[in-house]
Amino acid sequence: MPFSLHFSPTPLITAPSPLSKPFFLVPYYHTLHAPKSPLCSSMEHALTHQGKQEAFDRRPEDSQTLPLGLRRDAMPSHVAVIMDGNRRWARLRDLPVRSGYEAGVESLRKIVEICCKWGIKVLSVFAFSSDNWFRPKVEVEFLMSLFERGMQEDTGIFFRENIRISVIGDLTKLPKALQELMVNLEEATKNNTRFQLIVAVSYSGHYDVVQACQRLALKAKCGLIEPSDINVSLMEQELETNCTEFPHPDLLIRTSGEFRISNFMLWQLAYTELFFAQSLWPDFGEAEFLKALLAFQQRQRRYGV
Ligand SMILES: CC(C)=CCC/C(C)=C/CC/C(C)=C/COP(=O)(O)OP(=O)(O)O
Repeated sequence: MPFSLHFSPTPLITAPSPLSKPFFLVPYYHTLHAPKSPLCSSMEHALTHQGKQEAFDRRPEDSQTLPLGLRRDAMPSHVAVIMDGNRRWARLRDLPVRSGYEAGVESLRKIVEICCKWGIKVLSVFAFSSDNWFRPKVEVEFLMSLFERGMQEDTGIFFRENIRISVIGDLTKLPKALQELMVNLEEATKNNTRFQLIVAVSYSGHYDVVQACQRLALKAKCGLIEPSDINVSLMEQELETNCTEFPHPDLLIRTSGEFRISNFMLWQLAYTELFFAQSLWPDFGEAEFLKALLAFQQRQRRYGV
């Protein structure tokens, strides 16, 4: 299929629409969920940014090409990644911690590019957990600035490559400018269909389940539902992964040789296949991603049946 460019200036001039979440039900649901402002000028600037485009340049037939052995009909729709080992990568090289995170962003860019190329529909990445707020202040501030920089630099690519960006987590804790950037980016890319990148920031599985329960409790209090109506489907409508057509990751990859889920998407991972890679995240590239996908395609998923 020819590589198509879907960038359109429309989102820049269209009046923003309110989010679908019924914010009137959740008083503390913050200004993020109020109607959005038009895209900020820095984003307009970023839309013309060409710097990282080369990474995405490819032959038109690439979307048809899969590495040997990888089956298109068994490709996971949704891959989730715990991008672990950035600081260790830096320390091993006597580099400052921030270089590890910067290298982690480059690795993420590579994996997004591969997902687009190989036809994976959704990639969720654990970029900052609720517990990461307890890291040294300077490190937290650096990560916040990295998210801002990364998203600004890649905005043009998201449009050109028809990529939808969604952000999940308690965004109310983020710096205001970053909140605005993320919300605007989500809104502006919400109709992009080729691929969805879900960035979990200030997120934990516990947070997600608790906020979903709070929303259901409020609905019950307002008389919109009965407590006995609450079931798996209603819960899933309130989880933050309601932003995607594929809320349950088919495959979870954790890098750096740790065998933990670390409070990521606890509900959504119920039937997910797990793959633990030895590589530190900045070293995780195409070869290891392929290994994870090939392993996934060997698995027999029975869902308890
Ligand atoms: C724009 C955007 C979405 C950027 C993502 C940047 C990125 C790679 C974030 C990961 C942050 C993080 C807390 C990783 C955990 O590994 P660690 O660094 O704590 O590793 P360690 O286990 O070696 O200490």
